[in-house]
Amino acid sequence: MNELLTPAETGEADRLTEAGGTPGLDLMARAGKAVADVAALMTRGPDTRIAVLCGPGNNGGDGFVAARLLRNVGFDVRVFLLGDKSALKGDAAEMARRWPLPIRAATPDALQSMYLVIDALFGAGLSRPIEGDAAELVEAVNASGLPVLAVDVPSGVDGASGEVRGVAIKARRTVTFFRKKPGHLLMPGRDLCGEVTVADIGIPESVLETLKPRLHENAPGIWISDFNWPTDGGHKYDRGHAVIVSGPALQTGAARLGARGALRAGAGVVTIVGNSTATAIIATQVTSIMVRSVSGAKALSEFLRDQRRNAVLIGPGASVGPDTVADVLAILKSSASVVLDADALTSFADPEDDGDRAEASMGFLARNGDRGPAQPSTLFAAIKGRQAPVVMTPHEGEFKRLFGELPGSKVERARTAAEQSGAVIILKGTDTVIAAPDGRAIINSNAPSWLATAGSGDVLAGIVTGLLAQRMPAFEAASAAVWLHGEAASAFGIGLIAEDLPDVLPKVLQKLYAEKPRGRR
Ligand SMILES: NC(=O)C1=CN([C@@H]2O[C@H](COP(=O)(O)OP(=O)(O)OC[C@H]3O[C@@H](n4cnc5c(N)ncnc54)[C@H](OP(=O)(O)O)[C@@H]3O)[C@@H](O)[C@H]2O)[C@@H](O)CC1
Ligand SMILES: Nc1ncnc2c1ncn2[C@@H]1O[C@H](COP(=O)(O)OP(=O)(O)O)[C@@H](O)[C@H]1O
Ligand SMILES: [K+]
Repeated sequence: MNELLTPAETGEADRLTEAGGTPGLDLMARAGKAVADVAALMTRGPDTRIAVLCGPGNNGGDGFVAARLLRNVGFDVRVFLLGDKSALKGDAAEMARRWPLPIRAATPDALQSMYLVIDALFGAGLSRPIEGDAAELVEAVNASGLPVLAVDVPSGVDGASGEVRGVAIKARRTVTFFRKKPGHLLMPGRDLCGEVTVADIGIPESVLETLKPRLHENAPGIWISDFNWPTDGGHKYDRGHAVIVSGPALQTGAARLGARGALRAGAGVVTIVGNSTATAIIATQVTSIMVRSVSGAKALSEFLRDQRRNAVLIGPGASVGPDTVADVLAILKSSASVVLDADALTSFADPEDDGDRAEASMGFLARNGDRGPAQPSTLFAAIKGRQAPVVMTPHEGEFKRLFGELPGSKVERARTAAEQSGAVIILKGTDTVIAAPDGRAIINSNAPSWLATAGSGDVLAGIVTGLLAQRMPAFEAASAAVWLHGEAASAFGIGLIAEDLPDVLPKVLQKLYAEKPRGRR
């Protein structure tokens, strides 16, 4: 149930279903029924006045069906059409014909003395920005403050990207059909949809075998079978040894957060490494986490020669500059799985881009004369030249510094970046996207807004490292980490600070453990 289909793929699902013998009119009838059922839940009783705003395509057709069904059970329903009734085609024209009362022009006046609005203006067929009269109507709906139920997607939201094309309706609830679309989960679409209901309208699951969707909404079902739980008679090294590279003395907090994330995620052993002043500070702060004074690319290479040290995180609090570049390149030469976060990414940024990296890079250029290895292509070549996986965890700023302005939706940008770099990409934010070089992608939807707090990204990078240490495959480890991180933040609730995240993780893991199929414990 976690597959996500673009509007084009949904259209294909529709065509395949019709080719299998189900008439389009039946699909529309069931879609309209699903809309009417949710609308009824949003009303205060049978005399509620409902405005159904219909557009010129099949989204409008769903609106006509919902209007008729709601009227049949006693609601006071008015139907308003954008455009001319004579211009309606196919199933939508048929459903309009079955509406027994007058159809008025959809103008802002339609909203007067209404209680609920059903938005059936544009759905999967939105093909350009909404302008002119239609835009005026959308703005009037939003200004009215009336509750809105959107059919398929709020009109103006691009179902593929979640972007607003011109203007868009802000809905309280949205009913969509068969499967969600990326636009229901990607911002700002996610915000504009309100609560999303997915209705079964008779499209068979078998269409997925033809469509082979490569995009999913994050959920344990996707990765739980790759999760490595402790086994009877196991050794701590069976659960891997995560190495967290600390930055200098005044930036050690980030490494500590990462290390606790890795340990709580189940790594058997976690060691923080850094220079002697940094590690002296860290040693006073940690107990079950080990600390070793290992500093510089050469020493890191030596340290990672022991293949039990099988997952490394570098970046949180690392500082931007040539030393971090050298450390990253040394780590990438090892056989360990690697997580690159924060400064480890910015250190390879394209200096043409704005922001911190440009400044840091100017200093570097002044000292070195040329950019040397500090450029995205060097990083990507080093990643592609190794066997073990790399996960990169940029937020939008870090992403842009490495990959520039890529075209397309957040999913498309993350996929392109994964392909270009050879790494699994966790493109963070409210709607974090995880993408693999082979094209698989996941949108995460369980992160509460209070997860946006200093240092929470460091904990996430640590959780990924902890799961990689346990030899979980990289795409699954990245997806599981993002989900666990969001779930831990939700379990803690408002008031969360990054330090709290690792300590709520056991609660989340215990629930997963209890729910997993018997015999796998
Ligand atoms: N697929 C399924 O499984 C099922 C789908 N169903 C339903 O069908 C919906 C998709 O229907 P759809 O393809 O007819 O597209 P829809 O969203 O009504 O819009 C197309 C119309 O809008 C117009 N138009 C577009 N953009 C515009 C703009 N900015 N400003 C002005 N006009 C604009 C466009 O004009 P054109 O581009 O052709 O000039 C065309 O006339 C889907 O969301 C779901 O609700 C269900 O019934 C059951 C099964
Ligand atoms: N509005 C939001 N809602 C939910 N999660 C968010 C939001 N904004 C950011 N996040 C998450 O919070 C974390 C912040 O990480 P990051 O940007 O690296 O910050 P820091 O460097 O302070 O740790 C990421 O996991 C990101 O996905
Ligand atoms: K709509």
